Amino acid sequence: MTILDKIIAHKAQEVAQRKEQVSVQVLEKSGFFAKTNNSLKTSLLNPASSGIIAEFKRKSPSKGIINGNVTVEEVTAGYVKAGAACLSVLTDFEFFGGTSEDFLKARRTNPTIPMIRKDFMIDEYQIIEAKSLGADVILLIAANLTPQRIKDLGKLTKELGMETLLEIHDEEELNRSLNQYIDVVGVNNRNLKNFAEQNVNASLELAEKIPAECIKISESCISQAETIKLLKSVGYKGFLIGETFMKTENPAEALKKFINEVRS
Ligand SMILES: O=P(O)(O)OC[C@@H](O)[C@@H](O)c1c[nH]c2ccccc12
Repeated sequence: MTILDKIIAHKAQEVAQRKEQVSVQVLEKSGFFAKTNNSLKTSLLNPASSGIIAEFKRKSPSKGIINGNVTVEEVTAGYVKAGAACLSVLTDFEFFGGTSEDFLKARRTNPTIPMIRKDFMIDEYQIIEAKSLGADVILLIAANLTPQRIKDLGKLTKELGMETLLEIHDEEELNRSLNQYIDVVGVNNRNLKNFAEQNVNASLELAEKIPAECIKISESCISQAETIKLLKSVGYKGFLIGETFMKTENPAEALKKFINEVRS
């Protein structure tokens, strides 16, 4: 059993439980349902954008605790102030230490920046739940979804006025998973089945295989400003970074320095 299998098995149980606790009707009454969305696509296409999607991540299966001393409000507000193009907030508790409450706090603190609900989506219920939390972007991970499920979940995402970020790790996942509902393609440099990689080779290898009309971003294992320059040179518009900032005492300050280095 891979780590991803374990995560998905746990997620299925968790979603079944939550469905019993909170009905879709209650989710649809959330004040965020009627709100307009902030577009990740628009943000990344702005030439003045840093392209950096800054993640709030307390822990991970591969690293354990990354940071247990900061609040989601201070970090995300600081990320926005430092120039993040988008925020990513984990809501998986079991493996990443995130909660829906974290997402809500980040949303209330930062109403006008695009926000990705970062979780393992397997069920329509979670998409509706994400909308009720004020999410703008849904992550769909090709490694754990069939092409048909990616289509179904992508279609609902669009119907609810949000955008879809499709995460792939190799060419096979890319070829079977693209469809008309995908707004942004993300190459995860880290293989979720074993959490092994520490480099951005996957992004470099897939750059030219992703159709030119797709907006592409590179995810995970980015720690150097030089790497951003390299990824930009092969066409990446966005860069999803968590640990590099989160492992410092002041993640927002670390992002600010990083953006300065990329621009220098
Ligand atoms: O902390 P990093 O190496 O900068 O990675 C951030 C982000 O890409 C990573 O957290 C991630 C990418 N895809 C995911 C899917 C689920 C959970 C987490 C992730």
